[in-house]
Amino acid sequence: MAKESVLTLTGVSKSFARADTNEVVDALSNIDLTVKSGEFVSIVGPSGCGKSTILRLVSGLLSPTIGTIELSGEKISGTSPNRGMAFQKPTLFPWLTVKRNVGFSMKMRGTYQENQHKIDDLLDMAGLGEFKDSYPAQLSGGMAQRVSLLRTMINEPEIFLLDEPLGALDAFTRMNMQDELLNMWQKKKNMMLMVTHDVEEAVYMGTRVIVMAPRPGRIIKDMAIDLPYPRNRSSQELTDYRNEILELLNYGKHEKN
Ligand SMILES: Nc1ncnc2c1ncn2[C@@H]1O[C@H](COP(=O)(O)OP(=O)(O)OP(=O)(O)O)[C@@H](O)[C@H]1O
Repeated sequence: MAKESVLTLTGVSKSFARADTNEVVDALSNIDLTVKSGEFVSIVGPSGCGKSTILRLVSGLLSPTIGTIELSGEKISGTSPNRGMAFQKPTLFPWLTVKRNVGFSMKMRGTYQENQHKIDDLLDMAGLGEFKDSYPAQLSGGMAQRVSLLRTMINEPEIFLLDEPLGALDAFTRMNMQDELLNMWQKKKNMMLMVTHDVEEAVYMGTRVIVMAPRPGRIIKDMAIDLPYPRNRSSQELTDYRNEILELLNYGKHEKN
């Protein structure tokens, strides 16, 4: 079980200077957000509203221009295996087997041998046990993405940052992966922050959905999805939440024009 922790973003703004025009882009403006372990927070919003920037700030890859980001009272500075990030495209080492890819961080720390069982268990849980000695080129796209997610999961991060992790998968694999991620989260009770373009996925998975608007990137709604798990994908309640969010996103468009 992941340790109890609280993530707080207080008055966070992030600006970038565009290299080509020197123009300043206000990617995020005055973001206040508190997330506790055990919460699954989905982040939705139009392209360019700063969703990935939030994840990169929490991962420590970026630091805020204004404001503070703390994990259980300690300022985040720099990356940590406690804050694991997974991306849309699988990032695997082609010359390592599936098992060695998943155990890569342990190899680096010199703890691979003692953790072999743990890696095998995780691979079995994700239906990849038979493929542990295969190489990435021998896997389907969905399998490679699962291996990539396991590589982050194995570290049992306090915060799991997911940037469109299922975006490139076919619909069927995507639904299976959604359920696998939910299983993992329910066992570990860690903190999940997931960016997605798919509003249905956001409400199906999240305990909360953060809805954002662009220019400058900001939070327009923090919506609790008050439904028990396992959820029914076709329930009226989920559809109602989805429609409410789609309306908010549409409202954002009118506001800009
Ligand atoms: N390193 C950077 N340099 C300059 N501008 C950047 C940089 N990173 C992000 N931006 C700008 O900040 C804004 C927010 O980008 P971000 O990638 O966070 O948006 P997003 O909501 O994740 O978009 P998408 O859904 O298209 O992935 C965009 O206008 C983007 O062009």
